[in-house]
Amino acid sequence: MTLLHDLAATIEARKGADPSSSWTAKLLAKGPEKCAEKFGEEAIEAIIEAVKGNREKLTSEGADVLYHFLVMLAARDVPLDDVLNELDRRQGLSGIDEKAARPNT
Ligand SMILES: N=c1c2ncn([C@@H]3O[C@H](COP(=O)(O)OP(=O)(O)OP(=O)(O)O)[C@@H](O)[C@H]3O)c2ncn1[C@@H]1O[C@H](COP(=O)(O)O)[C@@H](O)[C@H]1O
Repeated sequence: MTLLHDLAATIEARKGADPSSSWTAKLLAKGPEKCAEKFGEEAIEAIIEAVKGNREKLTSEGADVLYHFLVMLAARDVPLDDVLNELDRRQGLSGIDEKAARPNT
């Protein structure tokens, strides 16, 4: 379990909760389209800070992006592990054979 898994589980638990009880419950209650729109807004805010080179604000916006990404996944019932498994699969497809390159790891 990682911090992201813990956060994804917390977000999942907010589904169907009273929208007045938490920001996550309120956002999920607005539906997957609104969750996706919010993710897009947060991504743009992160892009702006990356272009400006503001590392501190990019760090903060980056956290917003990760949180809203998890909310967007939850809104469409896509498990975080499915995304991580896809990344894992792509590592196996990369040009360099990592095991051959680092046989003792
Ligand atoms: N990581 C986050 C997190 N990151 C960002 N946000 C919220 O996301 C919102 C986005 O900020 P904006 O300024 O864009 O939103 P806004 O202007 O208030 O709203 P809009 O007018 O744009 O609709 C803020 O209200 C933040 O508090 C988060 N809200 C919750 N979490 C985590 O989610 C979990 C569940 O939290 P609750 O939702 O409080 O149950 C907890 O572990 C929290 O730490």
